Amino acid sequence: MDIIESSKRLAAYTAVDNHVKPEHKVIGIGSGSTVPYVVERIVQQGAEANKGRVFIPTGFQSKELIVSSGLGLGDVDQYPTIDVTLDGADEVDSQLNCVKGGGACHLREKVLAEAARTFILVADYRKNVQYLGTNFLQGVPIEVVPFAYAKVLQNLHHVLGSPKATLRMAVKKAGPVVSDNGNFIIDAPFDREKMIDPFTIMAQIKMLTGVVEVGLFCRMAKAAYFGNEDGTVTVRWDDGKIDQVAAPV
Ligand SMILES: O=C[C@H](O)[C@H](O)[C@H](O)COP(=O)(O)O
Repeated sequence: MDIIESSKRLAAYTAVDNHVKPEHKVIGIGSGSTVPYVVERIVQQGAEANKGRVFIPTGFQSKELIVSSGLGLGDVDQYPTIDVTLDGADEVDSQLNCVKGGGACHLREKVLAEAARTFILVADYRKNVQYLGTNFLQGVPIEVVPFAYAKVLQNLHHVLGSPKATLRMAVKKAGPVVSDNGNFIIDAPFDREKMIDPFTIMAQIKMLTGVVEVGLFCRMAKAAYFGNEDGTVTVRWDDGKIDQVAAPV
């Protein structure tokens, strides 16, 4: 396993060990390449621990993951209160604001983050930054209703200061990426000045009619777990505390 994969696994295993407890019965499962390690660790808790638990997915990928792991599946309309949601991130800043939506799942992800009593991020060391937009340069993912995409792009280019905002195009399919909700995705890069204050730019984007959700999650997480190259895990908490912990056994 390469160093990035093992860092993702370290972060995921440590976060599950600390936040998925026997009393937690409704658990949100995010999307991306780090989350499979979350599910792997939850499965390792054993059949008895997982009996009676319900897992809520943030999209097609996590739904398949839950089902193929033999875990109980539910949805957020049945369970609007979730004990704990664990999810990946494209980048997390020093205030625990993060960019999400690299996989176009951020609408459902934000609903599950908001529904959760505790929202936990898991990522490898590359995502641990002081300011958003440091390593993840493709921009802020924005889900838009299809008929409004050109208008929203125009707003982003000329009003909100993202001249390079583009419609995300599919690979191995002609045309745009279509989200699990049937919408399009715009990626809008902003300069450092704007990304220093992600809440303001998030609110401005959200106000554009046609925008369904913005992939900026501002101060929603209780903690972010980053697996490091040296086998340790850095945990950043919402109160500013930072722990450096050894890898789980
Ligand atoms: O839409 C996708 C999600 O926000 C993912 O959680 C995010 O892109 C991070 O994914 P990964 O764990 O693959 O870096």
